[in-house]
Amino acid sequence: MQLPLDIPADRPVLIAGPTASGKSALALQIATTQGGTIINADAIQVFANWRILSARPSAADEAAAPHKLYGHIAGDADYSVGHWLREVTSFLSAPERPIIVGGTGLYFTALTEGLAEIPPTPAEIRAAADKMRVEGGFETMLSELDQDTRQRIDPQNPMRVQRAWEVLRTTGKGLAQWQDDTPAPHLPLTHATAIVIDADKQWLTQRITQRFDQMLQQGAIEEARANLSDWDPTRLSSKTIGAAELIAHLRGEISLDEASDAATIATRQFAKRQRTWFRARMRGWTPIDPMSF
Ligand SMILES: Nc1ncnc2c1ncn2[C@@H]1O[C@H](COP(=O)(O)OP(=O)(O)OP(=O)(O)O)[C@@H](O)[C@H]1O
Repeated sequence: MQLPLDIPADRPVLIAGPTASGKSALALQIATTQGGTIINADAIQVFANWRILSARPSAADEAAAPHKLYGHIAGDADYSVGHWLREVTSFLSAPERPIIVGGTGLYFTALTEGLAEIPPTPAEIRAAADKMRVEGGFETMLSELDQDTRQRIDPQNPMRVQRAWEVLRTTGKGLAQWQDDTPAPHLPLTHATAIVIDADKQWLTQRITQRFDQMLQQGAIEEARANLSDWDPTRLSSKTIGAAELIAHLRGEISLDEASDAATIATRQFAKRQRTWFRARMRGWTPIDPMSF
């Protein structure tokens, strides 16, 4: 198999792509032909308890090249982009070249653009903002923003205005200031080979459908059964697509066909959100057709 583009062997490689697009296979191909450590950039593949449903690398893959940050977080633990960023930086200075691969766009932008660690909006501020936006308080929100932020955001976009208002209310500091205070990125894009897999929509849809069947064949139902007794839908690991569906099936609430259809539809919607993010936020990345490798 040929590598789809000229990849310098001494620079970090970043591979982003929508679910089921073949990014893990590309990472493995690069690692086995050129060397390097494969590092996970997927928010769900960090968790220990959903190996099959989150399509973590197989034992054979792990034997073929070193893999890091996969399945090392307990299923009931929290995990965040800040946590990932701290973990991933230790590999940036390692002698083995890192090949960072995954579908969580936010992780990549945090790595290559820096991360402003803005505290989350408390529920009461979110509720107040929602109410204002719906009840015509949009102009009020806009007028309450600091001048720098007002000049930097799109004043026609209600979601942007609301977000900026929430940040100001929550932290007492404007969004523009948060952006200005963002620390320098750990890995600027110019220091890496950055690839985003740009898959044909129909091709991807077909792969998504086939893959859920494969997961069932690999034992996804048994995996769900192992998670059944302490299932907690509010945990981050429970957001693994297909988990809630298979748990509902095991509880006798829906048939396996219904679970499978729901999980496949949710995965297609997830792929769409990923592509939207990649298109909007990863402009300097090299797009690659998955048919080329
Ligand atoms: N952030 C997430 N939220 C919910 N589910 C996720 C998330 N990330 C991954 N998953 C689930 O985990 C599974 C695997 O993700 P993904 O397809 O990106 O992994 P991969 O096999 O490494 O990728 P590829 O097929 O491109 O090599 C998908 O079925 C998806 O539903």
